[in-house]
Amino acid sequence: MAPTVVVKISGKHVNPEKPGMVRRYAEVLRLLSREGYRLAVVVGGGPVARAYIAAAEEAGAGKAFQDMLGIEAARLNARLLAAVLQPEAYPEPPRSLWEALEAAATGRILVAGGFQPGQSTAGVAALLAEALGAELLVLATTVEGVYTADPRRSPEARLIPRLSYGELRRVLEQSLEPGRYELLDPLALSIVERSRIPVRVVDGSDPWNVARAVRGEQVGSLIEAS
Ligand SMILES: Nc1ncnc2c1ncn2[C@@H]1O[C@H](COP(=O)(O)OP(=O)(O)O)[C@@H](O)[C@H]1O
Ligand SMILES: O=c1ccn([C@@H]2O[C@H](COP(=O)(O)OP(=O)(O)O)[C@@H](O)[C@H]2O)c(=O)[nH]1
Repeated sequence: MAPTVVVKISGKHVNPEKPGMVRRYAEVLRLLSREGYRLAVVVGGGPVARAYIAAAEEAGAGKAFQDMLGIEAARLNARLLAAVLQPEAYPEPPRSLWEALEAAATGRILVAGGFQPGQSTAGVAALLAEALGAELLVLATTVEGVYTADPRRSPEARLIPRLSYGELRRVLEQSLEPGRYELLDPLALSIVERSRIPVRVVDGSDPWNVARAVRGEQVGSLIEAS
């Protein structure tokens, strides 16, 4: 059976402001698919999600609606990537695990955005990895890997090449605020831990880091059962 890998790409890297990055990610995913990897992709909401979330908050809409707007922004980014990744990609972003499994059954690359409030697209990616029996979850994010503290706030933070789920829980400030779920939201962390899914966190500003991670190379940080 071809190895299944779930790849979550930050919405900060795949969004309408960066058509060149969308194209580069499509090229890398197309190549990996041809190498025999069964891929499922999730795209985050990025700047557009945060613009809608901030506007909704400012105008008085509640947190559920702020999350739902972020979900739709992530789904639009997923549609953008799926459009460029034709014909390999399944054109319609699934709204649920059931729909995702139907899309995966076609043999095409599924590209999802958000699912439901109270989680982030990292949560979507973790749920997909568990349901699809993935051997690896890759998070292509905005930092090089997992650090001893938030590197944007702690200059002394150091990169941790390998860590357990428990160690990850200790270095993440987990938030449930729309637009501010950091790296792995609480659901994502619980799912990867209960099903012992290895997670590799890489710098998504270079799509080739995703290829390196999928191929099993040592890049970024690896989180696995200790
Ligand atoms: N221990 C940590 N190691 C790395 N990043 C961390 C850590 N704690 C918090 N962060 C923050 O998490 C951010 C990445 O999460 P997020 O913004 O959700 O990325 P994405 O756009 O990939 O979803 C980083 O920019 C960093 O500021
Ligand atoms: O299943 C989901 C996925 C996303 N979101 C909302 O959409 C925003 C954008 O998604 P995410 O933060 O994962 O995107 P990224 O960090 O990659 O830009 C999140 O912050 C949440 O507010 C949600 O509520 N449920």
